[in-house]
Amino acid sequence: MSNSKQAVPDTLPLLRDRIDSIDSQIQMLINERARCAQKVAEVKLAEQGDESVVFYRPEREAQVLRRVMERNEGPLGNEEMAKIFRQVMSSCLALEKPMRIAFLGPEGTFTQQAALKHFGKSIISAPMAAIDEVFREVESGAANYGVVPVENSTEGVVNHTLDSFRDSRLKICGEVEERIHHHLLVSPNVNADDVTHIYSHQQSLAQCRAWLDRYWPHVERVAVSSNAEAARLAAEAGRSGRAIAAIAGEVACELYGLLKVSANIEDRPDNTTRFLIVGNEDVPPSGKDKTSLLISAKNEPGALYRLLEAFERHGVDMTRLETRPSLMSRWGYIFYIDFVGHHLDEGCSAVIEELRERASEVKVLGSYPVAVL
Ligand SMILES: O=C(O)C(=O)C[C@]1(C(=O)O)C=C[C@@H](O)C=C1
Repeated sequence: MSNSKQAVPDTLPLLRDRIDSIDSQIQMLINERARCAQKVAEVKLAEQGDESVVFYRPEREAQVLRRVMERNEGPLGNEEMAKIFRQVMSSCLALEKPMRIAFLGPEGTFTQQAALKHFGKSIISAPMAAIDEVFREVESGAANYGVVPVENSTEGVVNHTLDSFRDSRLKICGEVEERIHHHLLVSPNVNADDVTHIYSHQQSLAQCRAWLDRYWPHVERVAVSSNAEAARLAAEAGRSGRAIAAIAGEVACELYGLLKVSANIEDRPDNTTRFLIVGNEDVPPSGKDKTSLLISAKNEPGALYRLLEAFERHGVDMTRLETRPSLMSRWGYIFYIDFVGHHLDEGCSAVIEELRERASEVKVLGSYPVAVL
């Protein structure tokens, strides 16, 4: 096969012939790649042994996706191209070993959407009822990795997730950012003009309030336990001829076979949620990483200043600081700090060493690749 770009034919039959021939080459190459991944699995098993073998390599995946974006010449956009390779790698990893991914459920939540964005579609989905269940599922080995929300640009941090790290030995091995888009959905059996109720999670109803006031002022809004549940109820109502709409995301729309009456109806289009991937292993440097720390500080004047000063002196860029009350001592605090770099990088390890001298506890929650997609 040559690398040079051939002239594009200009009749429909010839264009389709060309597409058929390109498709068969792509297919052959994808299978060649998949055979390499199978061989990678054999090598890993021979080197690491049955018990401790790690198939999923977040640092390698991030490097592959970054390279795809760097060398992309279009006309497909970088992100579009990376999404295609995201799925190719997901299929290859599933050949090595299918990954069971626990996430905050039920099926169809934005957390599931984040899991699919991060791992691709070739995973075994394990929806959990609560964030601590996700942690437990991964700690026990029943799931390979877990996905939990950690902060939202309008709602702030998810305390439950931060608190779960106190007693867990799990490591953060990735992050995903997801623009939260809400859609108004109905069952295909329902005429949108007949809708009498709109179901969604309370937060989503709030995030679409201005849009609802403007376009659906007289329809009753009903808060339910999750968007995914709203979508399930809308699908169920449609089967019995009741006209109920749901506000939910893309995954719930697909999962329950609903139709979009209106897309992207959120009042603030920049509404974003950040999710963390948790697992049992440390991730080696990928070349563009972030680190999260948990620090218990002594309750004395200037304690926080002395911690932060170390970052400044070593030129390490802190990107986030959250404070939670310590459960152990009254008026003691736990700080969650994110910074740019891997804990094995020189400057970063120097900071961590100094923090250990100044704080009662420093726990490296994980170093992980900065989100690519
Ligand atoms: O390079 C590896 O270690 C692989 O297993 C191959 C591969 C890939 O398809 O490129 C698959 C899964 C890993 O998560 C990373 C990369």
